[in-house]
Amino acid sequence: MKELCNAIKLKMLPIIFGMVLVIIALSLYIFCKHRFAYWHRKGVPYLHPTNHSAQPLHILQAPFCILAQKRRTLFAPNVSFWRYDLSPKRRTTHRAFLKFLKGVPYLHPTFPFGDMTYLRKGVPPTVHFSNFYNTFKSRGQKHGGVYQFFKPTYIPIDPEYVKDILIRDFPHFADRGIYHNERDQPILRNLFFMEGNDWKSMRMKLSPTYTSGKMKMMFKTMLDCSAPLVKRIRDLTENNQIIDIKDVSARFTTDVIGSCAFGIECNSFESPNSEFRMYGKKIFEDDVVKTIKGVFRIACPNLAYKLKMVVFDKDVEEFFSKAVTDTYYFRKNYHTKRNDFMQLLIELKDKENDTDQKVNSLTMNEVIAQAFIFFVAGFDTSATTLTFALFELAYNNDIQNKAREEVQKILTKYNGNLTYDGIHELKYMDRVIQETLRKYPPVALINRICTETYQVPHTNLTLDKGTLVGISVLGLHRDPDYYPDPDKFDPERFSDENKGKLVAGTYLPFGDGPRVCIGLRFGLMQVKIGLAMLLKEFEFIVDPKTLLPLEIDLGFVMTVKGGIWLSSKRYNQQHDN
Ligand code: HEM
Repeated sequence: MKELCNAIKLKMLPIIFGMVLVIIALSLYIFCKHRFAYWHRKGVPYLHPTNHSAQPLHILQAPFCILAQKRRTLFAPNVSFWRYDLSPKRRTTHRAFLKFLKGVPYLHPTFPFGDMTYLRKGVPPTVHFSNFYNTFKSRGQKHGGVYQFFKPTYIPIDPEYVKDILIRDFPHFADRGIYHNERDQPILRNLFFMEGNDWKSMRMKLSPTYTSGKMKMMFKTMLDCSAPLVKRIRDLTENNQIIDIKDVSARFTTDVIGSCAFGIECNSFESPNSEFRMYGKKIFEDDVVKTIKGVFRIACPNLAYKLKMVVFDKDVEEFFSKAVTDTYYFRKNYHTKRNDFMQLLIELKDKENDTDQKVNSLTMNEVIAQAFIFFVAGFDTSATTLTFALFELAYNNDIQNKAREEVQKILTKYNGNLTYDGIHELKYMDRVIQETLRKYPPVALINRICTETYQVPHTNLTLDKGTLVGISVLGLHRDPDYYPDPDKFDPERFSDENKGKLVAGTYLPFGDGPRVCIGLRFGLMQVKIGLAMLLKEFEFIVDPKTLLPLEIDLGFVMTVKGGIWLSSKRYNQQHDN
Protein backbone atom coordinates (compact mmCIF):
# COMPACT_ATOMS: atom_id res chain seq x y z
CA MET A 1 0.00 0.00 0.00
CA LYS A 2 2.81 2.32 1.00
CA GLU A 3 4.64 1.52 -2.23
CA LEU A 4 1.48 2.25 -4.23
CA CYS A 5 1.14 5.64 -2.52
CA ASN A 6 4.78 6.45 -3.25
CA ALA A 7 4.35 5.44 -6.89
CA ILE A 8 1.27 7.70 -7.19
CA LYS A 9 3.13 10.51 -5.50
CA LEU A 10 6.03 10.08 -7.91
CA LYS A 11 3.71 10.10 -10.88
CA MET A 12 1.80 13.07 -9.57
CA LEU A 13 4.93 15.15 -8.95
CA PRO A 14 5.56 16.18 -12.58
CA ILE A 15 1.84 16.94 -12.99
CA ILE A 16 1.79 19.13 -9.87
CA PHE A 17 5.01 20.77 -10.96
CA GLY A 18 3.56 21.38 -14.42
CA MET A 19 0.39 22.86 -12.97
CA VAL A 20 2.35 25.20 -10.71
CA LEU A 21 4.37 26.36 -13.71
CA VAL A 22 1.21 26.97 -15.73
CA ILE A 23 -0.35 28.96 -12.85
CA ILE A 24 2.79 31.08 -12.46
CA ALA A 25 2.96 31.59 -16.21
CA LEU A 26 -0.70 32.57 -16.46
CA SER A 27 -0.48 34.98 -13.53
CA LEU A 28 2.59 36.63 -15.01
CA TYR A 29 0.91 36.82 -18.39
CA ILE A 30 -2.18 38.51 -16.98
CA PHE A 31 -0.02 40.82 -14.89
CA CYS A 32 2.13 41.83 -17.86
CA LYS A 33 -0.82 42.09 -20.23
CA HIS A 34 -2.39 44.56 -17.89
CA ARG A 35 0.83 46.46 -17.15
CA PHE A 36 2.07 46.77 -20.71
CA ALA A 37 -1.27 47.85 -22.17
CA TYR A 38 -1.07 51.40 -20.84
CA TRP A 39 0.37 53.20 -23.88
CA HIS A 40 -1.76 51.13 -26.26
CA ARG A 41 -4.95 52.14 -24.47
CA LYS A 42 -3.79 55.76 -24.49
CA GLY A 43 -3.06 55.69 -28.22
CA VAL A 44 0.50 56.92 -27.64
CA PRO A 45 3.25 55.61 -29.93
CA TYR A 46 5.26 53.10 -27.98
CA LEU A 47 8.25 50.90 -28.45
CA HIS A 48 8.28 47.15 -28.17
CA PRO A 49 11.08 46.19 -25.90
CA THR A 50 13.38 43.64 -27.45
CA ASN A 51 16.25 41.55 -26.41
CA HIS A 52 18.80 39.94 -28.63
CA SER A 53 20.24 37.39 -26.32
CA ALA A 54 18.96 34.24 -24.76
CA GLN A 55 18.79 34.16 -20.99
CA PRO A 56 17.49 31.52 -18.62
CA LEU A 57 14.69 33.81 -17.46
CA HIS A 58 13.24 33.86 -20.95
CA ILE A 59 11.96 30.32 -20.65
CA LEU A 60 9.27 31.91 -18.49
CA GLN A 61 8.20 34.06 -21.40
CA ALA A 62 7.75 31.24 -23.87
CA PRO A 63 4.24 30.24 -22.87
CA PHE A 64 3.09 33.90 -22.69
CA CYS A 65 4.25 34.77 -26.15
CA ILE A 66 2.83 31.65 -27.75
CA LEU A 67 -0.37 32.21 -25.89
CA ALA A 68 -0.38 35.84 -26.90
CA GLN A 69 0.12 34.90 -30.52
CA LYS A 70 -2.65 32.31 -30.44
CA ARG A 71 -5.09 34.59 -28.67
CA ARG A 72 -4.31 37.52 -30.91
CA THR A 73 -7.82 38.06 -32.16
CA LEU A 74 -9.14 37.94 -28.65
CA PHE A 75 -6.79 40.50 -27.09
CA ALA A 76 -5.28 42.41 -29.97
CA PRO A 77 -7.57 45.46 -29.92
CA ASN A 78 -6.53 46.53 -26.46
CA VAL A 79 -3.27 44.81 -25.69
CA SER A 80 0.23 46.04 -26.42
CA PHE A 81 1.83 42.97 -25.05
CA TRP A 82 5.45 43.27 -26.11
CA ARG A 83 5.81 42.17 -29.76
CA TYR A 84 2.24 41.27 -29.94
CA ASP A 85 0.86 42.96 -33.03
CA LEU A 86 1.99 40.48 -35.59
CA SER A 87 3.49 42.60 -38.33
CA PRO A 88 5.61 40.52 -40.76
CA LYS A 89 8.75 41.46 -38.82
CA ARG A 90 7.08 40.51 -35.57
CA ARG A 91 5.96 37.18 -36.97
CA THR A 92 9.57 36.41 -37.76
CA THR A 93 10.42 37.26 -34.20
CA HIS A 94 7.84 34.86 -32.94
CA ARG A 95 9.06 32.14 -35.22
CA ALA A 96 12.56 32.81 -34.03
CA PHE A 97 11.20 32.70 -30.55
CA LEU A 98 9.79 29.24 -31.12
CA LYS A 99 13.28 28.18 -32.02
CA PHE A 100 14.27 28.97 -28.49
CA LEU A 101 12.30 25.99 -27.36
CA LYS A 102 14.80 23.96 -29.29
CA GLY A 103 17.61 25.69 -27.45
CA VAL A 104 18.50 28.15 -30.24
CA PRO A 105 19.27 31.82 -29.38
CA TYR A 106 16.42 34.06 -30.50
CA LEU A 107 15.03 37.59 -30.63
CA HIS A 108 12.16 38.27 -28.37
CA PRO A 109 10.61 40.58 -25.80
CA THR A 110 11.99 41.25 -22.39
CA PHE A 111 10.59 40.47 -19.01
CA PRO A 112 10.78 42.18 -16.54
CA PHE A 113 12.74 45.15 -17.91
CA GLY A 114 10.10 46.56 -20.21
CA ASP A 115 12.06 48.81 -22.59
CA MET A 116 14.97 49.24 -20.20
CA THR A 117 17.27 46.65 -21.66
CA TYR A 118 20.27 48.82 -20.82
CA LEU A 119 21.04 46.74 -17.82
CA ARG A 120 21.92 43.80 -20.00
CA LYS A 121 23.65 45.72 -22.73
CA GLY A 122 25.65 48.01 -20.45
CA VAL A 123 24.12 51.10 -22.09
CA PRO A 124 23.64 54.03 -19.67
CA PRO A 125 19.98 54.95 -19.07
CA THR A 126 20.65 58.48 -20.34
CA VAL A 127 21.83 57.09 -23.69
CA HIS A 128 18.88 54.74 -23.71
CA PHE A 129 16.48 57.66 -23.36
CA SER A 130 18.33 59.51 -26.09
CA ASN A 131 17.82 56.44 -28.30
CA PHE A 132 14.10 56.45 -27.48
CA TYR A 133 14.04 60.14 -28.42
CA ASN A 134 15.74 59.44 -31.75
CA THR A 135 13.47 56.50 -32.53
CA PHE A 136 10.26 58.47 -31.96
CA LYS A 137 11.67 61.53 -33.69
CA SER A 138 12.71 59.55 -36.78
CA ARG A 139 9.14 58.28 -37.02
CA GLY A 140 7.92 61.86 -37.01
CA GLN A 141 6.17 61.47 -33.67
CA LYS A 142 5.71 64.32 -31.25
CA HIS A 143 5.81 62.12 -28.19
CA GLY A 144 6.10 58.48 -27.22
CA GLY A 145 5.72 56.01 -24.40
CA VAL A 146 8.08 53.42 -22.98
CA TYR A 147 8.05 51.12 -19.99
CA GLN A 148 10.66 51.44 -17.32
CA PHE A 149 10.11 47.92 -16.06
CA PHE A 150 6.34 48.05 -15.54
CA LYS A 151 6.16 51.82 -15.16
CA PRO A 152 4.72 53.64 -18.18
CA THR A 153 6.96 56.60 -18.94
CA TYR A 154 5.94 59.45 -21.23
CA ILE A 155 8.60 60.99 -23.47
CA PRO A 156 7.86 64.40 -24.98
CA ILE A 157 9.69 64.93 -28.28
CA ASP A 158 8.18 68.18 -29.52
CA PRO A 159 9.83 71.13 -27.68
CA GLU A 160 6.35 72.62 -27.20
CA TYR A 161 5.39 69.60 -25.09
CA VAL A 162 8.68 69.91 -23.21
CA LYS A 163 7.91 73.53 -22.37
CA ASP A 164 4.35 72.61 -21.37
CA ILE A 165 5.61 70.06 -18.90
CA LEU A 166 8.45 72.07 -17.42
CA ILE A 167 6.93 75.55 -17.47
CA ARG A 168 3.36 76.17 -18.64
CA ASP A 169 1.68 73.18 -17.00
CA PHE A 170 4.15 72.85 -14.15
CA PRO A 171 1.43 72.23 -11.49
CA HIS A 172 0.70 68.92 -13.23
CA PHE A 173 4.36 67.89 -13.13
CA ALA A 174 5.68 69.50 -9.97
CA ASP A 175 7.64 66.49 -8.69
CA ARG A 176 10.50 64.40 -10.02
CA GLY A 177 9.04 61.03 -9.10
CA ILE A 178 12.46 59.76 -8.03
CA TYR A 179 12.39 57.30 -5.14
CA HIS A 180 13.19 58.82 -1.77
CA ASN A 181 12.56 57.84 1.78
CA GLU A 182 12.86 60.65 4.27
CA ARG A 183 11.56 58.42 7.05
CA ASP A 184 14.63 56.19 7.03
CA GLN A 185 17.13 58.66 5.61
CA PRO A 186 16.51 62.24 6.79
CA ILE A 187 19.17 63.70 4.41
CA LEU A 188 16.69 62.95 1.62
CA ARG A 189 14.50 65.73 2.94
CA ASN A 190 16.32 68.08 0.60
CA LEU A 191 15.30 70.37 -2.23
CA PHE A 192 16.07 67.88 -4.99
CA PHE A 193 13.91 65.05 -3.65
CA MET A 194 11.19 67.01 -1.86
CA GLU A 195 7.69 67.10 -3.32
CA GLY A 196 4.52 69.23 -3.38
CA ASN A 197 4.07 72.04 -0.91
CA ASP A 198 7.08 70.91 1.13
CA TRP A 199 9.29 71.53 -1.91
CA LYS A 200 7.61 74.86 -2.66
CA SER A 201 8.16 76.17 0.82
CA MET A 202 11.78 74.93 0.92
CA ARG A 203 12.53 76.48 -2.48
CA MET A 204 11.19 79.82 -1.23
CA LYS A 205 13.37 79.65 1.86
CA LEU A 206 16.49 78.76 -0.10
CA SER A 207 16.13 80.99 -3.15
CA PRO A 208 17.65 84.05 -1.43
CA THR A 209 20.76 81.92 -0.88
CA TYR A 210 21.56 82.02 -4.61
CA THR A 211 21.12 85.68 -5.54
CA SER A 212 23.87 87.47 -7.47
CA GLY A 213 24.71 89.38 -4.28
CA LYS A 214 25.40 86.07 -2.49
CA MET A 215 27.42 84.83 -5.45
CA LYS A 216 29.57 87.94 -5.28
CA MET A 217 30.07 87.26 -1.59
CA MET A 218 31.34 83.76 -2.31
CA PHE A 219 33.54 84.70 -5.26
CA LYS A 220 36.68 85.15 -3.14
CA THR A 221 36.24 81.76 -1.47
CA MET A 222 35.92 80.13 -4.89
CA LEU A 223 38.93 81.95 -6.27
CA ASP A 224 41.04 80.83 -3.31
CA CYS A 225 40.18 77.22 -4.13
CA SER A 226 41.64 77.62 -7.63
CA ALA A 227 45.20 78.11 -6.28
CA PRO A 228 45.73 74.40 -5.41
CA LEU A 229 44.25 73.47 -8.81
CA VAL A 230 46.77 75.62 -10.66
CA LYS A 231 49.57 74.30 -8.46
CA ARG A 232 48.65 70.70 -9.24
CA ILE A 233 48.65 71.32 -13.01
CA ARG A 234 51.94 73.18 -12.67
CA ASP A 235 53.52 70.20 -10.90
CA LEU A 236 52.20 67.74 -13.46
CA THR A 237 53.40 69.95 -16.32
CA GLU A 238 56.88 70.30 -14.86
CA ASN A 239 57.13 66.54 -14.40
CA ASN A 240 55.77 65.86 -17.91
CA GLN A 241 52.93 63.85 -16.47
CA ILE A 242 49.56 63.48 -18.12
CA ILE A 243 46.45 64.81 -16.40
CA ASP A 244 43.37 62.84 -15.42
CA ILE A 245 41.31 65.95 -15.95
CA LYS A 246 38.09 64.67 -14.36
CA ASP A 247 39.92 63.80 -11.16
CA VAL A 248 41.64 67.18 -10.98
CA SER A 249 38.41 69.05 -11.79
CA ALA A 250 36.49 67.07 -9.17
CA ARG A 251 39.08 67.91 -6.50
CA PHE A 252 38.71 71.58 -7.36
CA THR A 253 34.91 71.58 -7.25
CA THR A 254 34.94 69.45 -4.08
CA ASP A 255 37.10 72.12 -2.44
CA VAL A 256 34.78 74.89 -3.68
CA ILE A 257 31.52 73.28 -2.58
CA GLY A 258 33.04 71.86 0.59
CA SER A 259 34.20 75.33 1.46
CA CYS A 260 30.96 77.11 0.53
CA ALA A 261 28.38 74.54 1.64
CA PHE A 262 30.15 73.13 4.70
CA GLY A 263 32.57 75.90 5.55
CA ILE A 264 35.38 73.34 5.61
CA GLU A 265 38.80 73.44 3.94
CA CYS A 266 38.70 70.10 2.18
CA ASN A 267 42.30 70.20 0.90
CA SER A 268 41.49 67.64 -1.76
CA PHE A 269 44.76 68.30 -3.57
CA GLU A 270 47.11 68.21 -0.60
CA SER A 271 45.57 65.18 1.05
CA PRO A 272 44.52 62.80 -1.73
CA ASN A 273 42.50 60.79 0.78
CA SER A 274 40.51 63.79 1.95
CA GLU A 275 37.24 62.50 3.36
CA PHE A 276 35.16 64.89 1.26
CA ARG A 277 36.80 63.64 -1.92
CA MET A 278 36.44 60.03 -0.79
CA TYR A 279 32.75 60.29 0.10
CA GLY A 280 32.06 62.50 -2.91
CA LYS A 281 33.49 59.76 -5.14
CA LYS A 282 31.57 57.09 -3.29
CA ILE A 283 28.23 58.80 -3.92
CA PHE A 284 28.66 58.53 -7.69
CA GLU A 285 30.38 55.16 -7.81
CA ASP A 286 28.34 52.42 -9.44
CA ASP A 287 28.59 48.72 -8.72
CA VAL A 288 26.36 45.73 -9.35
CA VAL A 289 24.66 45.86 -5.95
CA LYS A 290 23.95 49.59 -6.26
CA THR A 291 22.54 49.06 -9.76
CA ILE A 292 20.28 46.23 -8.63
CA LYS A 293 19.03 48.31 -5.69
CA GLY A 294 18.44 51.27 -8.03
CA VAL A 295 16.46 49.11 -10.42
CA PHE A 296 14.41 47.71 -7.57
CA ARG A 297 13.59 51.21 -6.35
CA ILE A 298 12.36 52.23 -9.81
CA ALA A 299 10.42 49.02 -10.41
CA CYS A 300 8.81 48.66 -6.96
CA PRO A 301 9.00 51.97 -5.06
CA ASN A 302 6.26 51.06 -2.61
CA LEU A 303 7.84 47.77 -1.68
CA ALA A 304 11.25 49.46 -1.48
CA TYR A 305 9.74 51.95 0.99
CA LYS A 306 8.23 49.15 3.06
CA LEU A 307 11.60 47.42 3.06
CA LYS A 308 13.13 50.68 4.36
CA MET A 309 15.45 51.02 1.39
CA VAL A 310 17.49 54.20 1.36
CA VAL A 311 19.28 56.00 -1.47
CA PHE A 312 22.71 56.84 -0.04
CA ASP A 313 25.02 54.59 1.97
CA LYS A 314 24.71 54.99 5.73
CA ASP A 315 28.38 55.97 6.17
CA VAL A 316 27.94 58.75 3.60
CA GLU A 317 24.93 60.04 5.53
CA GLU A 318 26.78 59.86 8.84
CA PHE A 319 29.85 61.64 7.47
CA PHE A 320 27.93 64.59 6.05
CA SER A 321 25.63 64.86 9.07
CA LYS A 322 28.63 65.06 11.38
CA ALA A 323 30.42 67.58 9.14
CA VAL A 324 27.42 69.95 9.25
CA THR A 325 26.71 69.51 12.96
CA ASP A 326 30.37 70.11 13.86
CA THR A 327 30.52 73.25 11.72
CA TYR A 328 27.28 74.55 13.19
CA TYR A 329 28.42 74.17 16.79
CA PHE A 330 31.93 75.44 16.02
CA ARG A 331 30.53 78.65 14.57
CA LYS A 332 28.07 79.05 17.41
CA ASN A 333 30.63 78.38 20.15
CA TYR A 334 33.38 80.55 18.66
CA HIS A 335 31.03 83.22 17.25
CA THR A 336 32.59 82.71 13.82
CA LYS A 337 30.97 83.81 10.55
CA ARG A 338 31.96 83.16 6.93
CA ASN A 339 30.62 84.24 3.56
CA ASP A 340 29.18 80.91 2.50
CA PHE A 341 26.01 78.83 2.10
CA MET A 342 26.51 77.33 5.53
CA GLN A 343 26.21 80.75 7.13
CA LEU A 344 22.94 81.34 5.28
CA LEU A 345 21.64 77.95 6.37
CA ILE A 346 22.67 78.66 9.97
CA GLU A 347 20.73 81.92 9.85
CA LEU A 348 17.66 80.02 8.65
CA LYS A 349 18.13 77.50 11.48
CA ASP A 350 18.36 80.30 14.04
CA LYS A 351 14.93 81.57 13.03
CA GLU A 352 13.58 78.41 14.69
CA ASN A 353 13.63 80.15 18.07
CA ASP A 354 11.92 83.26 16.77
CA THR A 355 8.13 82.82 16.93
CA ASP A 356 7.50 85.38 14.16
CA GLN A 357 10.06 83.82 11.82
CA LYS A 358 9.51 80.15 12.64
CA VAL A 359 7.67 79.43 9.37
CA ASN A 360 10.76 80.50 7.43
CA SER A 361 13.15 78.48 9.56
CA LEU A 362 14.95 75.18 9.06
CA THR A 363 15.47 72.34 11.52
CA MET A 364 18.93 70.89 12.08
CA ASN A 365 18.07 67.86 9.93
CA GLU A 366 16.90 70.16 7.14
CA VAL A 367 20.13 72.18 7.33
CA ILE A 368 22.12 68.93 7.00
CA ALA A 369 19.96 67.76 4.10
CA GLN A 370 20.33 71.02 2.15
CA ALA A 371 24.11 71.28 2.66
CA PHE A 372 24.35 67.66 1.54
CA ILE A 373 22.37 68.20 -1.66
CA PHE A 374 24.33 71.35 -2.55
CA PHE A 375 27.43 69.20 -2.35
CA VAL A 376 26.00 66.22 -4.28
CA ALA A 377 24.24 68.26 -6.98
CA GLY A 378 27.03 70.77 -7.27
CA PHE A 379 30.46 69.19 -7.29
CA ASP A 380 30.19 66.45 -9.92
CA THR A 381 28.02 68.40 -12.38
CA SER A 382 30.45 71.33 -12.32
CA ALA A 383 33.51 69.05 -12.49
CA THR A 384 32.00 67.29 -15.50
CA THR A 385 31.41 70.62 -17.25
CA LEU A 386 34.98 71.74 -16.56
CA THR A 387 36.31 68.40 -17.79
CA PHE A 388 34.48 68.42 -21.11
CA ALA A 389 35.21 72.11 -21.68
CA LEU A 390 38.94 71.47 -21.23
CA PHE A 391 38.73 68.43 -23.47
CA GLU A 392 37.09 70.40 -26.29
CA LEU A 393 39.53 73.28 -25.87
CA ALA A 394 42.43 70.85 -26.03
CA TYR A 395 40.90 69.27 -29.13
CA ASN A 396 40.16 72.60 -30.86
CA ASN A 397 43.29 74.65 -30.50
CA ASP A 398 41.91 77.73 -32.28
CA ILE A 399 39.01 77.92 -29.82
CA GLN A 400 41.45 77.48 -26.94
CA ASN A 401 43.61 80.35 -28.19
CA LYS A 402 40.60 82.59 -28.62
CA ALA A 403 39.38 81.84 -25.10
CA ARG A 404 42.86 82.46 -23.67
CA GLU A 405 43.23 85.77 -25.49
CA GLU A 406 39.99 86.92 -23.93
CA VAL A 407 41.14 85.87 -20.44
CA GLN A 408 44.39 87.76 -20.86
CA LYS A 409 42.61 90.85 -22.09
CA ILE A 410 40.35 90.88 -19.04
CA LEU A 411 43.25 90.20 -16.68
CA THR A 412 45.16 93.13 -18.16
CA LYS A 413 42.10 95.32 -17.71
CA TYR A 414 41.90 94.40 -14.00
CA ASN A 415 45.63 94.69 -13.20
CA GLY A 416 46.36 91.00 -13.57
CA ASN A 417 43.64 89.91 -11.13
CA LEU A 418 40.58 87.83 -11.78
CA THR A 419 37.73 89.85 -10.32
CA TYR A 420 33.99 89.27 -9.95
CA ASP A 421 33.26 91.95 -12.56
CA GLY A 422 35.99 90.68 -14.84
CA ILE A 423 34.62 87.16 -14.85
CA HIS A 424 31.29 88.47 -16.10
CA GLU A 425 33.03 90.11 -19.03
CA LEU A 426 34.33 86.79 -20.36
CA LYS A 427 31.68 86.55 -23.07
CA TYR A 428 33.46 84.11 -25.35
CA MET A 429 34.12 81.86 -22.37
CA ASP A 430 30.35 81.91 -21.71
CA ARG A 431 29.77 80.56 -25.22
CA VAL A 432 32.39 77.85 -24.72
CA ILE A 433 30.66 76.72 -21.53
CA GLN A 434 27.19 76.88 -23.08
CA GLU A 435 28.35 74.77 -26.01
CA THR A 436 30.02 72.32 -23.62
CA LEU A 437 26.75 71.97 -21.72
CA ARG A 438 24.91 71.44 -24.99
CA LYS A 439 27.20 68.72 -26.27
CA TYR A 440 27.78 67.07 -22.89
CA PRO A 441 24.86 67.87 -20.57
CA PRO A 442 26.03 66.50 -17.19
CA VAL A 443 22.39 65.74 -16.32
CA ALA A 444 21.24 64.21 -19.59
CA LEU A 445 17.78 63.17 -18.45
CA ILE A 446 15.18 65.26 -16.63
CA ASN A 447 12.59 63.41 -14.60
CA ARG A 448 9.07 64.42 -13.71
CA ILE A 449 5.97 62.62 -12.52
CA CYS A 450 2.41 63.53 -13.44
CA THR A 451 0.96 64.83 -10.17
CA GLU A 452 -2.52 65.69 -11.55
CA THR A 453 -4.34 64.11 -14.49
CA TYR A 454 -3.14 65.89 -17.61
CA GLN A 455 -4.65 66.41 -21.03
CA VAL A 456 -1.81 66.70 -23.56
CA PRO A 457 -2.67 69.88 -25.54
CA HIS A 458 -4.29 69.40 -28.96
CA THR A 459 -4.57 65.62 -28.52
CA ASN A 460 -7.02 63.14 -27.01
CA LEU A 461 -4.32 61.85 -24.74
CA THR A 462 -4.82 62.06 -20.99
CA LEU A 463 -1.90 61.19 -18.76
CA ASP A 464 -2.91 59.62 -15.47
CA LYS A 465 -1.57 60.77 -12.15
CA GLY A 466 1.56 58.76 -11.42
CA THR A 467 2.77 58.51 -15.03
CA LEU A 468 6.50 59.08 -15.15
CA VAL A 469 7.98 61.58 -17.60
CA GLY A 470 11.51 61.39 -19.03
CA ILE A 471 12.82 64.38 -20.99
CA SER A 472 15.92 63.44 -22.94
CA VAL A 473 18.21 66.44 -22.68
CA LEU A 474 20.87 64.53 -24.61
CA GLY A 475 18.38 63.73 -27.39
CA LEU A 476 17.31 67.37 -27.71
CA HIS A 477 20.84 68.76 -27.48
CA ARG A 478 22.11 66.45 -30.22
CA ASP A 479 19.11 66.82 -32.51
CA PRO A 480 20.37 68.10 -35.91
CA ASP A 481 17.03 69.88 -36.50
CA TYR A 482 17.89 72.26 -33.65
CA TYR A 483 21.69 72.06 -33.66
CA PRO A 484 22.99 71.38 -37.18
CA ASP A 485 26.09 69.19 -37.24
CA PRO A 486 25.50 68.35 -33.56
CA ASP A 487 28.84 66.62 -32.99
CA LYS A 488 30.73 69.74 -33.94
CA PHE A 489 31.88 71.85 -31.00
CA ASP A 490 30.90 75.33 -32.08
CA PRO A 491 30.62 78.05 -29.42
CA GLU A 492 29.27 80.41 -32.10
CA ARG A 493 25.89 78.70 -31.79
CA PHE A 494 25.52 80.87 -28.68
CA SER A 495 26.81 84.14 -30.11
CA ASP A 496 24.51 87.16 -29.70
CA GLU A 497 23.69 86.87 -33.38
CA ASN A 498 22.77 83.17 -33.33
CA LYS A 499 21.26 82.92 -29.87
CA GLY A 500 17.92 84.24 -31.07
CA LYS A 501 17.65 81.35 -33.54
CA LEU A 502 17.66 78.69 -30.81
CA VAL A 503 14.33 76.89 -30.47
CA ALA A 504 12.86 77.34 -26.98
CA GLY A 505 12.62 74.07 -25.06
CA THR A 506 15.62 72.50 -26.80
CA TYR A 507 18.39 73.74 -24.49
CA LEU A 508 18.05 72.35 -21.00
CA PRO A 509 21.40 71.80 -19.24
CA PHE A 510 19.92 73.16 -16.01
CA GLY A 511 16.35 72.03 -16.61
CA ASP A 512 13.68 74.72 -16.81
CA GLY A 513 10.64 76.14 -15.05
CA PRO A 514 10.15 76.48 -11.30
CA ARG A 515 12.33 73.40 -10.66
CA VAL A 516 15.27 74.68 -12.68
CA CYS A 517 18.68 74.11 -11.06
CA ILE A 518 18.95 76.45 -8.09
CA GLY A 519 22.77 76.41 -8.20
CA LEU A 520 23.01 77.46 -11.84
CA ARG A 521 24.93 80.66 -11.22
CA PHE A 522 27.18 79.07 -8.65
CA GLY A 523 27.98 76.17 -10.99
CA LEU A 524 28.75 78.44 -13.94
CA MET A 525 30.90 80.72 -11.83
CA GLN A 526 33.13 77.96 -10.50
CA VAL A 527 33.59 76.48 -13.98
CA LYS A 528 34.52 79.89 -15.34
CA ILE A 529 37.00 80.52 -12.55
CA GLY A 530 38.61 77.12 -13.11
CA LEU A 531 38.88 77.63 -16.87
CA ALA A 532 40.19 81.19 -16.64
CA MET A 533 42.87 80.33 -14.09
CA LEU A 534 44.08 77.37 -16.13
CA LEU A 535 44.01 78.96 -19.58
CA LYS A 536 45.93 81.92 -18.23
CA GLU A 537 48.95 79.73 -17.59
CA PHE A 538 48.69 76.50 -19.57
CA GLU A 539 48.09 75.14 -23.01
CA PHE A 540 46.32 71.80 -23.24
CA ILE A 541 46.37 69.01 -25.78
CA VAL A 542 44.51 65.70 -25.78
CA ASP A 543 46.73 62.81 -24.72
CA PRO A 544 46.56 59.61 -26.81
CA LYS A 545 45.50 57.74 -23.66
CA THR A 546 42.02 59.26 -24.17
CA LEU A 547 39.85 56.81 -26.10
CA LEU A 548 38.45 58.63 -29.14
CA PRO A 549 35.70 59.02 -30.09
CA LEU A 550 34.51 59.50 -26.54
CA GLU A 551 31.99 56.93 -25.39
CA ILE A 552 29.48 57.78 -22.67
CA ASP A 553 29.71 55.54 -19.63
CA LEU A 554 27.17 54.47 -17.01
CA GLY A 555 26.53 56.99 -14.28
CA PHE A 556 24.03 59.50 -12.95
CA VAL A 557 26.22 62.35 -14.20
CA MET A 558 27.80 61.99 -17.64
CA THR A 559 31.21 60.29 -17.71
CA VAL A 560 33.23 58.67 -20.49
CA LYS A 561 34.80 55.26 -20.82
CA GLY A 562 38.51 55.27 -20.05
CA GLY A 563 38.46 58.86 -18.71
CA ILE A 564 39.82 62.01 -20.33
CA TRP A 565 43.58 62.50 -20.34
CA LEU A 566 45.29 65.74 -21.30
CA SER A 567 48.87 66.91 -21.41
CA SER A 568 49.88 70.48 -20.80
CA LYS A 569 52.57 73.05 -21.49
CA ARG A 570 53.31 76.32 -19.68
CA TYR A 571 51.82 78.87 -22.05
CA ASN A 572 54.31 81.72 -21.50
CA GLN A 573 57.29 79.40 -21.48
CA GLN A 574 56.34 78.06 -24.88
CA HIS A 575 56.00 81.52 -26.35
CA ASP A 576 59.23 82.77 -24.77
CA ASN A 577 61.10 80.00 -26.57
C1 HEM B 1 27.23 72.99 -14.22
C2 HEM B 1 26.70 72.63 -13.10
C3 HEM B 1 25.30 72.15 -12.89
C4 HEM B 1 24.43 71.54 -13.75
C5 HEM B 1 24.66 71.20 -15.21
C6 HEM B 1 23.20 71.29 -13.01
C7 HEM B 1 22.07 70.70 -13.56
C8 HEM B 1 20.89 70.53 -12.85
C9 HEM B 1 19.68 69.99 -13.43
C10 HEM B 1 19.51 69.53 -14.87
C11 HEM B 1 18.75 69.97 -12.46
C12 HEM B 1 17.32 69.47 -12.61
C13 HEM B 1 16.45 70.61 -13.09
C14 HEM B 1 15.05 70.20 -13.45
O1 HEM B 1 14.58 69.16 -13.00
O2 HEM B 1 14.38 70.97 -14.21
C15 HEM B 1 19.34 70.49 -11.25
C16 HEM B 1 18.68 70.64 -10.05
C17 HEM B 1 19.30 71.06 -8.91
N1 HEM B 1 20.60 71.52 -8.78
FE1 HEM B 1 21.94 71.72 -10.28
N2 HEM B 1 23.36 71.73 -11.73
C18 HEM B 1 24.63 72.26 -11.61
C19 HEM B 1 25.18 72.83 -10.50
C20 HEM B 1 24.58 72.90 -9.27
C21 HEM B 1 25.17 73.48 -8.08
C22 HEM B 1 26.54 74.10 -8.02
C23 HEM B 1 24.27 73.33 -7.07
C24 HEM B 1 24.34 73.76 -5.63
C25 HEM B 1 25.21 74.52 -5.12
C26 HEM B 1 23.10 72.66 -7.62
C27 HEM B 1 21.98 72.33 -6.92
C28 HEM B 1 20.82 71.84 -7.47
C29 HEM B 1 19.62 71.57 -6.69
C30 HEM B 1 19.45 71.79 -5.19
C31 HEM B 1 18.66 71.11 -7.60
C32 HEM B 1 17.21 70.77 -7.28
C33 HEM B 1 16.35 72.01 -7.49
C34 HEM B 1 14.87 71.82 -7.18
O3 HEM B 1 14.35 70.72 -7.33
O4 HEM B 1 14.23 72.80 -6.77
N3 HEM B 1 23.33 72.44 -8.96
N4 HEM B 1 20.66 70.83 -11.53
